[in-house]
Amino acid sequence: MAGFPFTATTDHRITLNREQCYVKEIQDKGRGVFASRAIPAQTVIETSPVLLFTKDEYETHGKYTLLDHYTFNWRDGRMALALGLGSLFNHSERPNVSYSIDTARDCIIYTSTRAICADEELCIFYGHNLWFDPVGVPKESDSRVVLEALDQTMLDGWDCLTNIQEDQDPHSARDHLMPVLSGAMDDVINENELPFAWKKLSLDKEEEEITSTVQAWVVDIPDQKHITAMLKWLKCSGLDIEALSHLKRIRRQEQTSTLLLGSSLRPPVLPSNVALGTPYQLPVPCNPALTQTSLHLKNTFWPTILAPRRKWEPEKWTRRKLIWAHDAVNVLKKESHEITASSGELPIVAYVPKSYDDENNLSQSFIAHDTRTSTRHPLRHAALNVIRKVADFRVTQPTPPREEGLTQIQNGTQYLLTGLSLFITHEPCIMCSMALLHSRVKEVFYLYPMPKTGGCGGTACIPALKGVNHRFTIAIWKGDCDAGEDDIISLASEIDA
Ligand SMILES: C[S@@+](CC[C@H](N)C(=O)[O-])C[C@H]1O[C@@H](n2cnc3c(N)ncnc32)[C@H](O)[C@@H]1O
Repeated sequence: MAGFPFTATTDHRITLNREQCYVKEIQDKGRGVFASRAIPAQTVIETSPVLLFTKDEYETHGKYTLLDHYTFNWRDGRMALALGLGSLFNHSERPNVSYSIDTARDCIIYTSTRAICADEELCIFYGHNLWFDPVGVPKESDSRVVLEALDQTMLDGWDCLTNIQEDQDPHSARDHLMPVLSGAMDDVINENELPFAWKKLSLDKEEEEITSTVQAWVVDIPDQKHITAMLKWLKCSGLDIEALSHLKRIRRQEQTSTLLLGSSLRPPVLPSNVALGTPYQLPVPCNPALTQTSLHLKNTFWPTILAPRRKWEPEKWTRRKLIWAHDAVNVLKKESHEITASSGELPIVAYVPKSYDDENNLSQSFIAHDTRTSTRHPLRHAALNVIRKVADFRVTQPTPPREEGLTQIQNGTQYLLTGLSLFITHEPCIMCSMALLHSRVKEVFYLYPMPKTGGCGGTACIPALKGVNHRFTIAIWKGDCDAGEDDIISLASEIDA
């Protein structure tokens, strides 16, 4: 330890780092890290370099030593021992410090999650599998004790009030329920810490069957010089071309160029000021080619892209996105409880929040519940109701200005949920799963599996079926949320949600 930058003070505090935190012995916990002065929320408190152990070193030696109590999981499977203050933060169920791993600099960064008073202990959350009996889980009264001990020369009264309010902030309640929500917003969360499980669609070999086609609308462009204008038009036409993103837009055969228009039921309406043929339908491949051989064969239908199958990789989730999803689940549960309390409807609720990353996609969130009882209409399921709400809203919205001479957004595409996520209390039934597939929704999260009626893995898995022209991701939410008793919204297994 020679040369370690500690400065011993007369009261045995050891002061180091720029926030001047100190280390002090606490009964039943060993040493802990304390704030010397008030620290605002979201302050980097400490950056500790790490010593990294290979997985092997850790498995063979490290885990049988005291070091095991001090190591952190590194992202690539190695174990890290934080140097400096990093190894001395104790555990709390209500941490006031979060940490993020900086693999580029081989260090761990510790950040305050809320305003911290002088002399308050700084704690992180170790996880749920503790190897010791934790002491010192803060109670309501503890924050008052800390406040009384404040050095008033360093803090004005408002700072103290801020601290009290921070404790009542819904976000801190959220952090308390699910500690993974506390920390730096842009950290990518480990897959095993996510409060939901992805359902992997087991796509069968038919993926590669070259005869798997879907009918698509195409139009011949007699004059080459119109191709660029038509591609531009297609981009802002509102035609749902994304489902066919594995196909090239233009096919050239001898003198003729043909434009792919989409797979809508009705023929698309084309700009009137460009000399074009009449749209007609062609069978086009449902999926990209996985091999050179299938590429060759698929190209005989329509030029297709080659996309060799990669190992299924789930999307990376940042903490910011996780909080967005967590809030959506809470909205869902709250609504479901209210429905149960106030009406005779089934407690099934579907919610389409504003798009997480594309403000222009949907400017507000939509929620709908099941209304089959009140309407005496067996098809008024929550998922169908919410799709309809989105479509009704879009119809009333002014269409953004388009280039002169080009048509406005196509009628009949307002129901599309392309790029959006749907949260639903219960696994959607087969009918709703098909409607969701039709809507081109990006992902579906559900809370309760419906093994006897569900269409997202329960009794069938609609987006994994052979020949469908869209696939959406499915995730089953398993984390805790704070909207009350869950059993209120459970459903008899034979009901189709
Ligand atoms: C990373 S070290 C933290 C620093 C440690 N207190 C020390 O003096 O070296 C982890 C160890 O601290 C102790 N510890 C941490 N949080 C605790 C808590 N809430 N209650 C009791 N012991 C705790 C446990 O013995 C644990 O193995």
